Amino acid sequence: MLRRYISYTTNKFTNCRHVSQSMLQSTVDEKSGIATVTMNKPPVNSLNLEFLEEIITLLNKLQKDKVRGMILTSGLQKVFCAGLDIKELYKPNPDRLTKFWTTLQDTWLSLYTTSFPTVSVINGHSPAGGCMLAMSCDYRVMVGQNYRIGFNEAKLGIFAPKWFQNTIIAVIGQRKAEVSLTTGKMYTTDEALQIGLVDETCADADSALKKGTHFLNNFQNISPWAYKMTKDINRQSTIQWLIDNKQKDVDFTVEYMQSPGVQKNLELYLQSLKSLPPLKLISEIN
Ligand SMILES: CCCCCCCCCCC/C=C/C(=O)SCCNC(=O)CCNC(=O)[C@H](O)C(C)(C)COP(=O)(O)OP(=O)(O)OC[C@H]1O[C@@H](n2cnc3c(N)ncnc32)[C@H](O)[C@@H]1OP(=O)(O)O
Repeated sequence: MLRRYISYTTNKFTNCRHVSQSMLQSTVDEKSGIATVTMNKPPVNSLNLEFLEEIITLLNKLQKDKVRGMILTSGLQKVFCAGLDIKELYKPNPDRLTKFWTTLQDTWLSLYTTSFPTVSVINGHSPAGGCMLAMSCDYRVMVGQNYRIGFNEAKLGIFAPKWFQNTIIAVIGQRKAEVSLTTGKMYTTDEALQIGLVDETCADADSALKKGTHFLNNFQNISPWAYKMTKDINRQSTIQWLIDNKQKDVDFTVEYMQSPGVQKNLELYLQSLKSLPPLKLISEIN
C-alpha cells in the first residue's frame, strides 16, 4: 500500500482551504464553497485500487464539509484520466481484483450520488474509465482541440458493464451509446460536443474552470435538498441496479477478466501501448 497522508491548511491570503492527499489535491474557495479537485497520479492518472480509495475518502470529506460544488480536473500535461489501470486487470490476483472492482463500484456510487453538484474539466485525453469518470459528474467542459474522449473498451477486447452503459445512455441516449461502445470510437472535442458527451468546450483550462464555476453558480438559489432529491430520482434505476447486483457484477468480472481470451487481448493491448509512438495509439483507434 502506498504511503498516504492528508493535510489541511488554510491560506489567509487567498481564503482557500487546501486538502492534499498523495494523488489528489483539493482546494476549497471559502467564499463560494466550491472545491477544485486536481488528479495528480503520473504518468496518466490511471485508476488503480489506491487511487480509487483516495477518491472515495476525498468525496466523503467534501460531503462532510458541506462544499457547494466540486470541479474535477487533471494536473497532468495532456491526460485527464487514462481509465482503469490495466495492470489491475492483466494477470490479476483474484483477491485484489475483487477488492479493486468492489472499490470501483463504490467510487462510482459515491461520485454519481454526491449531495453537491459536480463538473469535470477535461483537460486531456479521457478514454474508457476516464470518460466514465467525467460522465459521472453532472456537467462536462472539454479543453482545446488536441485531446480524445470516448469508450474504447471494445478495442481492448473487453466490454462495459450494465451500470456503466446505463450511465452513458443517460447522457447521450441509447443509439449513440450503442454505436459509441461497439465501435470503440474516440471523439475529438468538437465531435464530443456534437453527440453530447460534453456540454461545453473552450480553448484553455482557465476559461474551462470559469465555465465550470458558472455552471455551479446556477445552484446558488436552489435548495440542496431539492437538488439531491431530483438527481436521486433521475438516476435511481441505474443506482438501484448496481446496489441490487453488486456481488453478481464482482463475481462475473473476476471470472471474466481471468479468462485466457481476455488476458490475451490485454497482453496484446499492453504491447501496443509500448510500441506505438505517443498519441499514435489514440489516433489509430479512431
Ligand atoms: C468513478 C469511477 C469511474 C470509473 C468507472 C468505470 C466502470 C467500469 C469500467 C469498465 C471498463 C473500463 C476499462 C478501462 O478503463 S481499460 C483502460 C483503457 N485505457 C486506455 O486504453 C488508455 C491507454 N493509454 C493511452 O492511450 C495513452 O497512454 C494516453 C493517450 C492516455 C497517454 O499517452 P502518452 O503518450 O501521454 O503516454 P504513454 O502512452 O507513453 O503512457 C505512459 C505510461 O502509462 C502507461 N499507461 C497508459 N495508460 C494506462 C492504463 N490505462 N493503465 C495502466 N498503464 C497505462 C503506458 O503503458 C506507459 O507506461 P510505460 O512508461 O511503463 O511504458
